[in-house]
Amino acid sequence: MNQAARVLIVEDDDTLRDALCDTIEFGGYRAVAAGNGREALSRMESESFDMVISDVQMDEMDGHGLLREVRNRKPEMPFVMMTAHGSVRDAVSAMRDGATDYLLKPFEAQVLLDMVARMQPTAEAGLPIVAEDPSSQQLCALAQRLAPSDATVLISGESGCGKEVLARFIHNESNRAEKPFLAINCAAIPENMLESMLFGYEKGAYTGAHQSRPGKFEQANGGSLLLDEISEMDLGLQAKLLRVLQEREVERLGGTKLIPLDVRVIATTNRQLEDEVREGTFREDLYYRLNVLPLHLPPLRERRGDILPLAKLFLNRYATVPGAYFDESAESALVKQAWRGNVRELENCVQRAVILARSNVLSECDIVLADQFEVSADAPAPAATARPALEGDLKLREQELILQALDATGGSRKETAEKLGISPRTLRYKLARMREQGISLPASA
Ligand SMILES: Nc1ncnc2c1ncn2[C@@H]1O[C@H](COP(=O)(O)OP(=O)(O)OP(=O)(O)O)[C@@H](O)[C@H]1O
Repeated sequence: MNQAARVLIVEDDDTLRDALCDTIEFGGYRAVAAGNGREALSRMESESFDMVISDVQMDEMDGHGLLREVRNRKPEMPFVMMTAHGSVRDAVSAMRDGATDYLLKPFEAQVLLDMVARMQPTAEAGLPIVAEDPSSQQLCALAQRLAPSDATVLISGESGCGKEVLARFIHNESNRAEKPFLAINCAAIPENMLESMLFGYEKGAYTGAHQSRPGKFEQANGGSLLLDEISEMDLGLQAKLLRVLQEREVERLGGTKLIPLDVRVIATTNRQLEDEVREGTFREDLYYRLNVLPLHLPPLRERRGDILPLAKLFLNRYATVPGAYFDESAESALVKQAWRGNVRELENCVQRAVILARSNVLSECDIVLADQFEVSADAPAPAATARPALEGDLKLREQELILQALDATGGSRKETAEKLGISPRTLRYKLARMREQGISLPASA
């Protein structure tokens, strides 16, 4: 998926704040927590977010105060106010002050995730695609040629190399451009939730389904649906997906009505699906159904002509001072890197360089890779943005343990989760994050 949307959660109740952040993270997004409006504003000064979800009543600065400040500083930022059930006045005044939407507490996890998904497209719709390397230009030309067709596209490529950007490009170049483009990350969402998110559900379909909801297929009707990291979908759900693709209609969970679909499906994978088919973890019939128009996106190190144009795009996006540019030493350092985490790693690196730089000229010493940044105790970074060394160490240790367990179980996700004493969905979530950082994982058994 494109870099997961970053959601700033502002809530003074510790337990609720943790639960909200967990839900957001399990939905495949990034959550950052703040305990009140003032803390939220200071986080917004040093980090970028795609939306804010805030409580109303908090000490220091309440939700209304925060909303006013956010509107002054970032008029376009999606802002959702969480108001207490029964206090419609708060919701109305929030909307009047420019909130994008509101959530009445208490709400189901799914309601929160739907809200985040709804807020997302405006934040990401206008992403430009950088394609300067001759191989990228050829790929874009090919993507443009196949965009008008309704056939399914399967985009393969390493994590973070821009598969979602390419998928959006295809959508934007198609006749469906004016219709919705929706994305769902099959790796980061728990299986039972993934099914209901894809196909929707009727009220009472399962405990907690208090109201009927359309699934992503229905929401994307007329447009395109991106199934990100399709190889992570379990076999049972693969069968259901195949049926929907073949029949071109969907039935909500607990429903009785078949809803006709006109959706262009684009799937992405960072694994070799042929291998997964051979190993029996991916259905052969679904593979052929998806692989009508295969596109392979090479890793960034194999299209070095894209590195500097991308770095400049990100510099424009993140620079806080006018006229920021890379000097020659920075440019040659950027081009030389291996970029195992591909474009996402490059983007993070430029974001860090902007923070580290002491002037508008960024030089080689500002180009610091993530691993150097986390372990270096005397990194000259402001405390608010540097990850504490302990947290970095723990994360590395956790990743080592996961890799060891995968090794010992021959790649079996189920056995690895059991061995580590965590749920398969937690493991899947952690693996998705590791993949995003460019860590290569053994194929699943
Ligand atoms: N050609 C490009 N032009 C502009 N931005 C790009 C390009 N390629 C990638 N990016 C940026 O790099 C980041 C990663 O891209 P994207 O999410 O599309 O990768 P991905 O291959 O789908 O990753 P994953 O496999 O982890 O889902 C995003 O922030 C995206 O905006």
